[in-house]
Amino acid sequence: MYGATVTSWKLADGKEQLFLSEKAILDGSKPIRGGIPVVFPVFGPPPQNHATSALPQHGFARSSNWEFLGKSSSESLGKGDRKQSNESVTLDFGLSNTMLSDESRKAWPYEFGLVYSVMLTKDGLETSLRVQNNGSQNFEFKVLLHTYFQIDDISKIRVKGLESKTYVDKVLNASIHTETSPSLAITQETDRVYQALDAGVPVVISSADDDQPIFSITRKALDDVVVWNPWADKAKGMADFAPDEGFKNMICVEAGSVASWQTLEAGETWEGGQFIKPRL
Ligand SMILES: O=P(O)(O)OC[C@H]1O[C@H](O)[C@H](O)[C@@H](O)[C@@H]1O
Repeated sequence: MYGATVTSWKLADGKEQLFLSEKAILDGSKPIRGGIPVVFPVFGPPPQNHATSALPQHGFARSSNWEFLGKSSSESLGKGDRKQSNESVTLDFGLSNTMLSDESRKAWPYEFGLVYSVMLTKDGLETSLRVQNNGSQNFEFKVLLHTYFQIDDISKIRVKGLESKTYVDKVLNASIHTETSPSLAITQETDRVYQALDAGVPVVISSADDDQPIFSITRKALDDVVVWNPWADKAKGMADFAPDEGFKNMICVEAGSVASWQTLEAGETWEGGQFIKPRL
């Protein structure tokens, strides 16, 4: 329930797909280093003079206690007489303003409801978030699914689907660039916010060996993608990151809406999510 963070996703062969730090703190005293933390309602350090200014980095969703709303499964119809067993299973989690710590509620005094749905299908994993404004005031938010993918070797992957997109390079003083590579290699500390990606075009983590997708990430209403790898020094500097060399086995490709604020009017609902198709 803590942060509604998915910490493990295994394929039928038992292979783990998500990176979870060996020193991830799971007792609720710190956001979980790994898996899929939910970033809401602010991304990164909050700006000054904004409704989110008093919140911690990445907001409160990843460090609040959510509630389990229930499980549902669906079976496919019409595949002859043979009934397919559980094509997908969905777990729903909820968080609302009344469940926040006093501190978070004071820092962000809006009436809201979040429903986070985690759906496991035979083809992949979908995680999606519904944000409801239950109050009488509009509010602004950013949202991001901070997915830590587990990979065998950072030197053997490429990130595709970002060519020609504008990005903010947080390693280079938030300077603005245009991606020229159709196939991005990660060879150093990387922290980039790619903006305004094309809807329906997946971002792909592919194998440099055979050029085949390892993970394919499709987004709904999440137009920005953050690519993050702390590399050696930063990884060593994070108390909850282990092993030190673990940065070679992870890449964060984070689908979000973070380049600008989403305004949610009183009574309105917003929904967005990602579907991750692994190499099967
Ligand atoms: O250490 P955290 O608060 O979990 O943040 C981890 C990382 O999240 C995102 O990827 C940001 O772009 C990075 O700047 C940040 O370092």
